[in-house]
Amino acid sequence: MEPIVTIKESCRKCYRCVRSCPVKAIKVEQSHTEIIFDRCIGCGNCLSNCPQQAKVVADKVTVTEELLGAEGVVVAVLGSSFPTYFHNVAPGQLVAGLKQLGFGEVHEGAYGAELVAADYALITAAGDRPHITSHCPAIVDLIERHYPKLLPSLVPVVTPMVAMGRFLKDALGPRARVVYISSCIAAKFETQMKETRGAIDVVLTYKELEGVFRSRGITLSTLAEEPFDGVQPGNGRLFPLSEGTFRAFSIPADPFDTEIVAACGEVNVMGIINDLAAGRISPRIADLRFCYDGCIGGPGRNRALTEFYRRNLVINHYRKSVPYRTAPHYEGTPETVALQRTFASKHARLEAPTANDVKKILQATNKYAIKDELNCRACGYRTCREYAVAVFQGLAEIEMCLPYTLQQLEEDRGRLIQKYELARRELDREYGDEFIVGSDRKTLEVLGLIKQVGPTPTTVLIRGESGTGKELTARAIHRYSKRNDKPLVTVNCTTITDSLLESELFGHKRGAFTGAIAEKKGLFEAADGGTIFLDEIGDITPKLQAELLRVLDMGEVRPVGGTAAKKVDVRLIAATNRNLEEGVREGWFREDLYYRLNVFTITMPPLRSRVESVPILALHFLEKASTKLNKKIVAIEERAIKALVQYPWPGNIREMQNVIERASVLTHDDVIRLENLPRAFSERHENDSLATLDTRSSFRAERERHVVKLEKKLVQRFLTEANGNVTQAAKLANIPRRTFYRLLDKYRLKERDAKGRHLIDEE
Ligand SMILES: Nc1ncnc2c1ncn2[C@@H]1O[C@H](COP(=O)(O)OP(=O)(O)OP(=O)(O)O)[C@@H](O)[C@H]1O
Repeated sequence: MEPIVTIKESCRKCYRCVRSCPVKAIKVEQSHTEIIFDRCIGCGNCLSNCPQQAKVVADKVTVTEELLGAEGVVVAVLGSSFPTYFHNVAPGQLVAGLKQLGFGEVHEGAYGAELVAADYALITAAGDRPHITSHCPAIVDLIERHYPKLLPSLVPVVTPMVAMGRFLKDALGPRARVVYISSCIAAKFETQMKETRGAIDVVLTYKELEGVFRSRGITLSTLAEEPFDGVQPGNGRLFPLSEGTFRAFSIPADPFDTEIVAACGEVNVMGIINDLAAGRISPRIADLRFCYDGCIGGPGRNRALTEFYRRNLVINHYRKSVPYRTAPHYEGTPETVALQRTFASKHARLEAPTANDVKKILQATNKYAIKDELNCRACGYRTCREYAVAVFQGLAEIEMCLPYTLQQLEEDRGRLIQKYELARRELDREYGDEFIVGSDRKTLEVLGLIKQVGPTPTTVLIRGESGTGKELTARAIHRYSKRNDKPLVTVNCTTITDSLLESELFGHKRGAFTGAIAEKKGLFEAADGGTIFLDEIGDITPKLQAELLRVLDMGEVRPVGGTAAKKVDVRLIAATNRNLEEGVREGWFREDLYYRLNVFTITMPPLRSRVESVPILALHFLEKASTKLNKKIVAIEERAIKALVQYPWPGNIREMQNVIERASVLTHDDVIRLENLPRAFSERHENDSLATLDTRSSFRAERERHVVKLEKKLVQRFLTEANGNVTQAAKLANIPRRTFYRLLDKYRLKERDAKGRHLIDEE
């Protein structure tokens, strides 16, 4: 099993792992990101940087527990940075804890640095240069997988960890098991390498060990100290510090010596590796560690402590002498340990794209010119070109480009709104009968103008408040025109962005702007021979106003990004509810376009100024709603009609259409009643009833008038509900049948009348 696993369900594709990976070893899949282990150097960046903790170390605790439960000795080796993690307890208490877990011996890994020291000193003193240290497994992986050219420069000696493993197995026999505990993730990868396999059986992180103590209920601080086993290290304890190599390996190093280069941390290391690969530098020794701060900064470090503090903890431990119990077989110089190591190229080369491949991918994400390459790094790659290469190599996907995806979303949104608008209008038309209803003088005047201007080619400007019927009028003009066998194209100028509107109207050439992948015809061309209706024309930008003026003057359109103009024969009808004269005065509407549009103006009167038509319009919409809802509604109660007439209709006819449809949904019988209208209507009606009180008449007389009116209505209501059956109606009213007959007589109501509509309409 690979040392790092991805929990697919937790990955949210934030691309942080992609951004943090120094060698592009992360592949973006449909639902998650995946590590490409052939390219991975085990630096652990993806682990430390994943906000969802979707990348985690593979479980090695279970196998450790199994080893501890089996026969034979299991040795724990504490990496040389252990004082920086378990800093709250004495080293001897940590040893005691490990022994309680079942480890037979506990050693300090720092001794491994001393084991390899002599070979390092010897080899790096030799003439061949440069010598690149191989004590950091991430550096070894980096060179083997990505810079094979530098393989001959790697010092052919194993890491201190592997040296320690081999030393222990030499001393205790091959059946002994060695568990190495450190903050290093690359070490986990190292144990699986062919060249080093067998030396160490399991690598645990300090955190994993901490978890084992917790699960076993072991509190280190309460334990009595126990001595370490093996050999007490000296300078090896300084190995985990940056530049600690020189002290640990006894290599003299002067900070001003240009023959020696030492670097820790991804950025510094990558810079030096690139310099070495390019042959720009050739020092005698390049001492490199991939983690910042050296081995005390490994991915599994104690993040609560600063580097300075961690460094001091290591130095304090180096200065102190801790209890040791050294068995005789560890005494003397271990000469037999095999410390040589070979390296092999594991270079996993990915197919390189051609310049044309890169260009195509860049264009697919709207990058046509250098200026379009933002290099914003949102995708995780340093440059748009690097990202394009990754797309080609199957590591990245197109949607990872954030500016492109946002633009796509915005455009899709605009298109959807436009489509929705068109569909809504289609629906209106489906359930509407295109006829302009109204018997008032103003509506009749509008009808007259439509009939006059319809058959001419004249541009028409329709003005009026929202919902007064501007679009309906435009459609009527087209119907009366000689072009009525050709299309009427409707465009709402406010639903899409200005740039998109320009290309929608006039079309565009391929590559005219970012996103113009193919040539597209505009709506003016689509309306050729017919009519174009530009709704909300008062909202278009001055640039578009100028272009529109050109179309009106020259009768030709010029696609965005194109130079050649195309002749079109389109009649323009425009509509607005904005004050264009004010626009001209204030400068937001071109005067020349204003005059060009204002040739023939039809002003739609607001509904409140044509109240005579309210009842007929209400009945018209009632019929439409009945058909749409498949309900048989035959009338509107008089009280409701009165309320409709008195209402000021700020949303004009569209509002009325909605009010009637809503009431049709609410009513339970075949009549729309005042109660079915929105509250504002019934409140207005009540106020008006009070207003009709005759204050000059006596209280008694006025009360009698209203009581009589109400009584009659109630009798009518019960009779209707009982379908004209008096016995039933009396039961509903909870009064004797005889009394009900008396009331029928009083109000001159007849049994049979109860079934007729006029009974309800009667006041
Ligand atoms: N006189 C009328 N007779 C019948 N239906 C009408 C009349 N006037 C408007 N309508 C209906 O009212 C609704 C709104 O009309 P329309 O869309 O034409 O108004 P508009 O002024 O263009 O609105 P907006 O300014 O909000 O775009 C439509 O369903 C239309 O069919």
